[in-house]
Amino acid sequence: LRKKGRFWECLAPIPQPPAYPIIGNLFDIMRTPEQLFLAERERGLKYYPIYKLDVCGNGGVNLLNPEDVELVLTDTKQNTKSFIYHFLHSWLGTGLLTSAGPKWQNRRKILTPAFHFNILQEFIQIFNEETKRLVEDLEAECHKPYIDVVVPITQFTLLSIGETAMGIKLNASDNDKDGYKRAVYKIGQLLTYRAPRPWIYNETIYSLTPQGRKEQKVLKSLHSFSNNVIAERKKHFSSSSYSSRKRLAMLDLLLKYKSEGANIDDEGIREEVDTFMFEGHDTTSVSICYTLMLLANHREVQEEILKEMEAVLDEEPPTYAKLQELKFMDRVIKESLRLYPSVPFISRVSGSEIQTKTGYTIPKDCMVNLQIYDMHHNPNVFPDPEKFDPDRFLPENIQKRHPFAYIPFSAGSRNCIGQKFAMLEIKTVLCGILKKFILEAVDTRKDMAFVSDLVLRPKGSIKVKFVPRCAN
Ligand code: HEM
Repeated sequence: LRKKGRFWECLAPIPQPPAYPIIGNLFDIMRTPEQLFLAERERGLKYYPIYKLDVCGNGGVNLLNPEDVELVLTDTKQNTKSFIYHFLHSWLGTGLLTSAGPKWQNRRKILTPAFHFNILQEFIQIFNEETKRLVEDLEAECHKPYIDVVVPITQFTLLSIGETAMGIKLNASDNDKDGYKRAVYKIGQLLTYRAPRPWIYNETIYSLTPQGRKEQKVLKSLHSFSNNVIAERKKHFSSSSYSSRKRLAMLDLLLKYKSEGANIDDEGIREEVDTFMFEGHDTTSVSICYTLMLLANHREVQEEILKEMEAVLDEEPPTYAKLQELKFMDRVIKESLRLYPSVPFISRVSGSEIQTKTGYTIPKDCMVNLQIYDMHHNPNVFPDPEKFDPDRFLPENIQKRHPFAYIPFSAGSRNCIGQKFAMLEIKTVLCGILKKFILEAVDTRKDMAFVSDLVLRPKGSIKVKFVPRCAN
């Protein structure tokens, strides 16, 4: 009965992996996170440019080609996130990442000035200080055969988002950073457990399962962290002290808006602190880790970056202007985000029917997944896709590609608000690390396995050997 009507009529011609009656493709998604990641890649290759999955009568479409992805990302009717993001609501509420309609518009308007050029310029000093601290930690550990970079880099990105956007020195506070990092990791695992199991979508049923009960505990730890961040910043906040400053970082800006009676309350502030703490540290952390692993495996690229750094930088830590001049490093980071996009897919619900360029009709109210990872590995767009080749991002090569073929930060009005922040942070930390160390390969690219998670998480550690430059 469910499969009658316009919705399934539209979906019928769209290719689909073989399915069972009633449960449809359930077994295709009920896999371990590692198998799920690989199975998605296989489907991406086999069914390019589009395929659907039907899980117990819930249809969802996957888009893989830039023309169709552009249709979705540039149409404001397709701006609402799909039900997958509902699993994040108990943690992030409906903050900027998960909200829709007027609430999202209002929040985006409020928060955009917090990432203005002038503010970002001020953040460079903080990135440099945190880089110095990170390099000291790496120096203390570099006698070892390798360092699992995930640990110190996640610490670096967490401290950086804390001090920039939130205005809190997490290192000097009592807030349990390690507990927070563990909780983010745990909630990712719980969400990826729940997503392929439709029988625990219902909140009441889920709350009775062992995973649901575990999630309650994890949420307590996550929310206590963000509440502490807000409480600490509030101690320094007085509305009069901010009125003289033209531009404020994220949390101060929200506190100021609230004190002026704008459309945001304590709950709203917590939603955004949770959203930005998470989005602002986990995405950049995995990206930096993969970049370090790539550089360790490509010594020639490492040396070329170093040459560029020597030509552009002086003895002082890099400034905003100097970071803009590091064009080769920019291409390296872009290529790293092509191979390992921190956010491997995003998902929307169609607000109207979509006529794809490939000749299909996606019905209204249908989940539409945009498979960023597969788009970035499309051999027709990126020949020899597994090759690490920063020159793919030379201006003349970019020009040859469809503008939506490469979208690590998404695109359109719901693109990543922290894109520039992320690029500056990654560049700053690379400058600090490469100035002090030669990176040697321990894990190779073939050793990398990924798990389906909130971000493109490595299955295990990412091991790199750090050799002090002065020792050579
Ligand atoms: C390498 C680093 C990063 C990558 C690859 C990345 C990628 C993305 C992507 C693909 C989206 C779209 C999500 C969707 O449509 O569901 C997004 C949205 C978002 N990102 Fe990032 N991000 C990064 C860093 C950051 C940072 C540093 C921050 C904060 C400081 C941030 C904050 C956000 C927020 C709040 C959104 C939601 C925007 C909206 O819907 O209006 N991201 N990001």
